[in-house]
Amino acid sequence: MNAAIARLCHLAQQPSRRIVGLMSGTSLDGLDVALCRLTGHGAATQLALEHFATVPYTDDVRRRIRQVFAREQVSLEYLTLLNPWLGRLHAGMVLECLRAWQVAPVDVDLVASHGQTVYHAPAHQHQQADFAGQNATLQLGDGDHVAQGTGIITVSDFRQKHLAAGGEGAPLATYGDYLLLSSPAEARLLLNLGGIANFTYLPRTGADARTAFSTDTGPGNTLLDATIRARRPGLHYDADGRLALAGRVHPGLLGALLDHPFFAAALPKTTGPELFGPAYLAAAQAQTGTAALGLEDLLATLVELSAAGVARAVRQVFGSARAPLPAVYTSGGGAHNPALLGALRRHLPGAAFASTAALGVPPDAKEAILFAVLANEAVAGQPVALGAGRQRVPAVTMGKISWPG
Ligand SMILES: Nc1ncnc2c1ncn2[C@@H]1O[C@H](COP(=O)(O)OP(=O)(O)OP(=O)(O)O)[C@@H](O)[C@H]1O
Ligand SMILES: CC(=O)N[C@H]1[C@@H]2OC[C@@H](O2)[C@@H](O)[C@@H]1O[C@H](C)C(=O)O
Repeated sequence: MNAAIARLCHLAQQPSRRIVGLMSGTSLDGLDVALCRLTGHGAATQLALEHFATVPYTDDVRRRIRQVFAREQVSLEYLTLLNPWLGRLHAGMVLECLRAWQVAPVDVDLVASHGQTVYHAPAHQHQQADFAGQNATLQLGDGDHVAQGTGIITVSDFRQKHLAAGGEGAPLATYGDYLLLSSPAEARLLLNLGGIANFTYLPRTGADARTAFSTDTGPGNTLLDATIRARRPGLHYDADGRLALAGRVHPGLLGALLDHPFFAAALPKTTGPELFGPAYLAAAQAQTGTAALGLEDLLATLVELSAAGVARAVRQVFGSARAPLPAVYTSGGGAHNPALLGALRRHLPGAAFASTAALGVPPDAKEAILFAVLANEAVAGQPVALGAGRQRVPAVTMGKISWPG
């Protein structure tokens, strides 16, 4: 038997596994690296987060990814070269973190590598008649290069199985959120405010727990960041929402932005900066004669858009503005933005907001942890049926396995 397969069988039978979860999201701020000890699997999974760091991307890394990121037309040669390059880059970043934490790579069982999403193409979003009705998504940073570069067995490319089984390839948070954060005491909304905003609805553990599902809600920070980058070269985001807080929402522009079929579409649904990018914003500004709107007012309007997108999706689940809401736990970079949190509180009055830190999961580490959980399930678990039979929440374990040597 191949020694790596024997090692995998051994790992699968252990009471716990030490897994490095990796996530690099649409904001391109860096690689999130979470060293997790995961005990058990399935509903019995217990997390101990040993270390977490975000290794920032340099301007050069960001520039290279942006050559292809969310672009309909790119150099195929460039894309081909970027794939192994990102795998090696991520491997180097893992080794850098392990060195800083004084952890030997041989003492890590698995790397769970999400890779870098460069294009997300759910059927509702792409315009390719040849592939009408087909969902697709592409992550770069091939797992063989991560495994070879770190010397650690690597589980990667999680989204393709989800697609193959009828999903949109996202959100995958459903599975890890359900396994780690369901509670018998309360229903929960886990709201992640990344480049794209999404939430997982977790009913109380019990009879209806399997109705848990996740959905994207629209832009989180992506349009805010793109606007800052365009208008204030050198800045990556509106730190602490200072500029947005100094502006006033433009109702006409907000209305035009919200007048997109994505916001009324049935849940669950996914999206990305391919849709919510500069062209979408420019079209709404042209339509409403707001191309010259000041930066502060534009940012205030975009913050309102993100919050309204979240609120509309929440209302699709819970009904009218007066219906009681479950406790809301926030994560992702947008959870550090007081302008966005303030807008969300206004849009969801009566909801109790807290950070996922209150549940023992640091908000910036959550997504990297979730991929460690998915790798743990790929090796030691079984498919879990969630979503109450929703077509886009397939019951599958996910990830492809690469071994060094
Ligand atoms: N102090 C802060 N003030 C305002 N915004 C902030 C702050 N800190 C982080 N952010 C926002 O959070 C973003 C990074 O968020 P995060 O790392 O969650 O995104 P991501 O994981 O790349 O996105 P996705 O979840 O869509 O893949 C930044 O680009 C910025 O917009
Ligand atoms: C295709 C893709 O990479 N989607 C990301 C992105 O970032 C947030 C949102 O859009 C979500 O759908 C997803 O990531 C999380 C981790 C998920 O799959 O649950």
